[in-house]
Formats: sequence, C-alpha cells, structure tokens
Amino acid sequence: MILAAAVRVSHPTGVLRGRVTLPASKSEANRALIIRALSGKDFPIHNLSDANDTQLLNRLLSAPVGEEVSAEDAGTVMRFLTAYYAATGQELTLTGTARMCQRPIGVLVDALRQLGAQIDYLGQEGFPPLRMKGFTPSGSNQLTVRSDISSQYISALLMIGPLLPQGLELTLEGKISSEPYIRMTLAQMAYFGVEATFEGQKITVDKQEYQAREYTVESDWSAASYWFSITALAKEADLFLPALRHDSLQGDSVLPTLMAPFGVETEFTPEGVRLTKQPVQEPLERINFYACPDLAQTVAALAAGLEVEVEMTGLESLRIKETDRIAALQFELVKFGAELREIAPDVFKVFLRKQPENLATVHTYEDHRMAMAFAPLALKQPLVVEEPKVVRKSYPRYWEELEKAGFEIEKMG
Ligand SMILES: O=C(O)C1=C[C@@H](OP(=O)(O)O)[C@@H](O)[C@H](O)C1
Ligand SMILES: C=C(OP(=O)(O)O)C(=O)O
Repeated sequence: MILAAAVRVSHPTGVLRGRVTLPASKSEANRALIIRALSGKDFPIHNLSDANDTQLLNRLLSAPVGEEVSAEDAGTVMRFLTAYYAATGQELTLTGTARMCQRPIGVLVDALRQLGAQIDYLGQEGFPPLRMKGFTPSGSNQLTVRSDISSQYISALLMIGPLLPQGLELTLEGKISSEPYIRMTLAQMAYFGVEATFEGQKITVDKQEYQAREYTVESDWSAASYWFSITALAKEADLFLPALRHDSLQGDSVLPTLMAPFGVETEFTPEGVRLTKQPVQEPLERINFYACPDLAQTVAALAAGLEVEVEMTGLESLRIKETDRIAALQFELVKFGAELREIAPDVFKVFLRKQPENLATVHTYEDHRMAMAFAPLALKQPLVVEEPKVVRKSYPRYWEELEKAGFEIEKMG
C-alpha cells in the first residue's frame, strides 16, 4: 500500500505485455458474507479480496461488535448492515465517514421501519448515523420501494427477505437503477438455496432457509476496467486478466462490448480474458451507464486520453457515491484538455477543448475510482495522483500492479 501524499506516474515505453492480478469482486464478496451471517451456518468463501470494503465487512461479521459500528466509506457495508442489524434485532449505532453521512439511506430505513425495525436518525433525517433499536415484526411484508436512487437498498432488503416471518414482496417504484446488482443479489441467494421471482417491477421472496455451500468469488470487473483503458491508451498491449468469466454475475462484465469501439479486443479463455489493442472506431455512440455506473469515470477519462468525444447518460447516481463524481470529473478532465458538459437533462458529453496540462495533478476526492480511472492517462504523458491510498477501498494493489506492467510510480511527499 502506498501511503505517500501523491505519486508521479509515467510509462516510458507505452508497450504492455503480461499478466495482471485483479482483486476479487467486492460486490459478490459482500453479498456472500451477509448471506453466510444470515444463514447462521459456516461455509468457506474463497477468493475474498484484500479490498477494505470486503475486509471491513468480514471483520464486523466475524466477531462481536461494540456499541458503535463504522461502515467507513463502504456503501454496501452501510446499506447491507442496516438491514442485517435490523433483521437480527441488534441494538447499536451504525455510522461511517463524513461522506457516508451525506449518502442517503432514507428509502431503506423507511422500508425496514414498515417491516418492524425501530431505527432513529442521530443526525440529519434520511442519512447516517443510525441508531438501531430492535425489531418487532409488523405483520406487513408488502412494500413499495423507490428503485431509482440506489440498488443497494433493494439488495439489502432482499437478502433479509427469507428470514422474515412472511417473506417479502417488493414493488419497485420508478426506474430501476443499477439493476444488474439486484440480479446479482438474487443469483447469489439462489446459489445458497433461496428462490425468488422478479417479474416486471415486483420481486417476491418466500420465507426460506439459506443453505451452506462453498463459494468462490469472481475477479472484479470494475477493477478490470482500468486495464481495458490501459490497453486502449497503450502503443501496444497484450494483457491477460485471470479469473474473469463470460457468465459473470457482475453487470460490469459488459466491458468487452463497451470497450470494443475504444479499440480493445477481448478474448475469453477458460482461465480469464486476453486484451489486445486495435484501432479506435469512430464515431462513438452515446453510452448509457444506468446499469454500470462504476464504469463512467473510466470511460470519461479514457475519452479524454484518446481524444474522442463521447456522450454519456444514466449518470444520476454518480452524485451520491464516494464523492459527487460528476463534479469531480468536471474538475479533473479540464486538466487533460477535455470538458464534461450536460447538453440535455442527464445527457453529458466529453468535449475536447485544449492541450492537456504538463504534469497534471489529479485530485482524488476520497474516491478510489478517480485515482484508478485517471492513472492510465500516464501512458500519454506523466501525471501526478494525489492521495494514492484511496485505492484501498477496492483494489489495494493497484499501484504495484501498474509497476509490474511497466509504469513508473514515484512517491512524492
Ligand atoms: O450492490 C453493489 O454491490 C453496488 C451497487 C452499485 O451502487 P448503486 O446501486 O448505489 O448504484 C455500485 O455503484 C456499487 O459500487 C456496488
Ligand atoms: C459506488 C461504489 O461503492 P459503494 O457505493 O459500495 O461505496 C464504488 O465502488 O464505486
């Protein structure tokens, strides 16, 4: 882990060959951890990553916790534990970083209250910290829940569904944001023996028991996105990313299709994927990130690096993630000669404006994806990334892996 105040990143040759180590998916891991805890059974979960979001949840679920629990900056930990502590009737305070206390949780708290959870807000209404005060089943199992803010509320509710006295019937209200993450939740529940139906806007889970089964977490496709970007920006590239599957549960496995126009060819093998560089196809179509919001920063930075203009939509949820990612992109892209501008409601376009700055310094806003999405631009010219340790949230070995691939990472400050 690099603890320096900043790193100077460059890649003198621009030629990349070799094998990359990816972290395991934090989304899959955190669902498996919650399901294991809810099952009351013990079973091995293989390939848990060293990502802080996963390590933190594992620690919190593996030993008794005190009066106050911090989910730090991990959205899944905050949302999944709120439902978990509610359903298991635990009395404690659940909080997180200052940013976490600005990320909304009202939709989930309202739903849990309707099911019988007693939860108080200790700060601002609708936001952490929360005081969890126990659970008395209300007898009602039919809920209508807004689905256009964060899918994590829905996933959190679904996982406790089979433990509720009458199961759970959720009607999703509005557009379904980040839907592949809901499908991932249902697929993992099914793997552990819990059936549910998802028809139209309605998801039904009867009362059932989770079964103990060994689980192996797939590599993380969101983390893979930075290597797709690196391939596209390299002079030459032939990279192997192990343990990614064609039949992935992760929505971000749309990357091979999404990145083909940017000049990345993906070949699936039984062991993983091979990425090779091809010419960029122009013009690029408008890309919708509603189902894969975590890829938006990768693509915006890549467009600036490749000097192609691209339209992006489906970015609503970016404003409530680790930082306001739209604002963060707007500030940082300028340093690379590009501008992200809203050209119609929720339609943004990366415009090319001017020459990139020499040795641009990327501010990371306590957001791992800002650091990881911009670092590949060092293939064009050296740059500086502030607070490189932010990557610990999902990909602690990111800088070491870049070094292995021929990037020079020089610690500063
Ligand atoms: O359920 C999950 O594992 C996640 C869902 C998504 O969040 P939203 O549903 O809030 O968009 C995604 O951005 C996040 O990184 C992980
Ligand atoms: C949005 C993210 O995570 P979370 O919401 O779980 O904090 C992310 O990893 O990009």
